[in-house]
Amino acid sequence: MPSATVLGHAGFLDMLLDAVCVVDRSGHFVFVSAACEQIFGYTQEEMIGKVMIDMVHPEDRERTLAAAGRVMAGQTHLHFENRYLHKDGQVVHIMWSARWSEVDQLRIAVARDITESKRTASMQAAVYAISEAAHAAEDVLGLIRQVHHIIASLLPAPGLSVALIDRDGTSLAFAYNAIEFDDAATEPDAAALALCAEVASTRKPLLVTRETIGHLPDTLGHIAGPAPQNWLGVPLNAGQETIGVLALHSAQGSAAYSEADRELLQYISTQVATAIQRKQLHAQLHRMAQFDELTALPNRRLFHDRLENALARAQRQQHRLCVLFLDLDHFKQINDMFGHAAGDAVLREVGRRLAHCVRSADTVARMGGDEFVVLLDDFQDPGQVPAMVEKIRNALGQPLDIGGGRMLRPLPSVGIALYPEHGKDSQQLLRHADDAMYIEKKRRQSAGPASCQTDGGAVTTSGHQES
Ligand SMILES: Nc1nc2c(ncn2[C@@H]2O[C@H](COP(=O)(O)OP(=O)(O)OP(=O)(O)O)[C@@H](O)[C@H]2O)c(=O)[nH]1
Repeated sequence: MPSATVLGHAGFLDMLLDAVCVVDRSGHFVFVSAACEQIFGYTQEEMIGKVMIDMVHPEDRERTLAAAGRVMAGQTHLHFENRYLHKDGQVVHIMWSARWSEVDQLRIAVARDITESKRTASMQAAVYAISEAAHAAEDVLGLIRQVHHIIASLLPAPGLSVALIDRDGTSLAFAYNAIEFDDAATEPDAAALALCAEVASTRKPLLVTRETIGHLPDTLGHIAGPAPQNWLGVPLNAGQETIGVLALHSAQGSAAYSEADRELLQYISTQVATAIQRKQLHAQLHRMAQFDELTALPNRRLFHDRLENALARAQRQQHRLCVLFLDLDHFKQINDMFGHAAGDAVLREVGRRLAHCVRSADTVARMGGDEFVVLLDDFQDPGQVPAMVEKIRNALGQPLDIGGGRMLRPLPSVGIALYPEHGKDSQQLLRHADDAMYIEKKRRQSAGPASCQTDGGAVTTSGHQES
């Protein structure tokens, strides 16, 4: 039995907020003060007789035993930190000061619960790590992968989903859905979809545990399949805007998420939302700098980059390139007669048809207005060019529905420039193709008849027929 000198002041000890624990040589608790119940969740009676190491977080057991060995060898151990598992399964961070009583053959220790300060420190570290990740990650997916690891350092998070709301705010698409780390491509099941949709529409966190599952909102009555029992979803709020949902899920049987976890995740999620929004904005600016908004084709700038690269390759490998410069005939009349929206529809469809005429290695770009260019890469036989131009004319000249039952047949004037015959650099090639297009346009216009026709109807103005 422990001596009175050790345990004689148990009444005072029970007043302490830190817990006093006494463990015998075999590692069994022989005395604990009242504060233990607050810290570990077990009453004094429940705890006495338990083996101390069984209550330690499995990952910390080895170094805890090593520290206990040092204490029993006579070293005083101050500020040793490890994690315990609370009776409810939550992790508790403890800071210990311990010494060994040779006379009593007992180890006496004072335990301070530092979970809260640990949590604050980890939250700050996580916020810093997220802002670092926002800089370092290549794209949104890369960022979310890093966020998954950061969150898992705070909470049990083997599974993580991020669903983002599209730009017009109508639908939710999963950008990431991992059951395990680095497994972002798992298809979300019906329950995950419904739970995320609920969080997105209410903009409120949702905690699903064995206890709360029976009280899910009515809107989730239709959840198909078994609902997860360890699920925690929070809205991704960036300022006033909700851009999506972040959800954690851990395996059945693991400790359920708590209200404290919800608060933590909600705090972290605002940092994540801002980081994702910044990445999305960056990607959008990058896209806008390279692609034409109306047709989604490469713009003039990206075309120049591709042409420069293709020229460098062609020079090295001694192969040919072909640049086609296209300008729609009488396009202005389409705007004037049918409205700007119809003109836009024609430009979009012309871009789509052009892209269908070429191989994936080739480039179709919109230079602006009704001007398009085509870069045919790795081109050997100049004799094939007329056939290619014919193919483009045929594709573009197919009837195009501009609404209201009206059909148009857009026709282009096309100028051709070959590398190396018509120029050695991009400027020379483009100028040659542009000049050739201009000559072709003049020829077609002086030849007279409609060059941009409507389908099968009366000619209403020069170059257009309306059905
Ligand atoms: N709908 C629409 N029209 C545009 C857009 N960008 C430029 N345009 C119009 O496209 C027309 C281009 O006119 P031009 O190529 O000069 O004239 P055109 O009628 O095609 O004449 P030719 O080329 O000589 O046959 C102009 O009226 C512009 O206002 C656009 O994004 N959408």
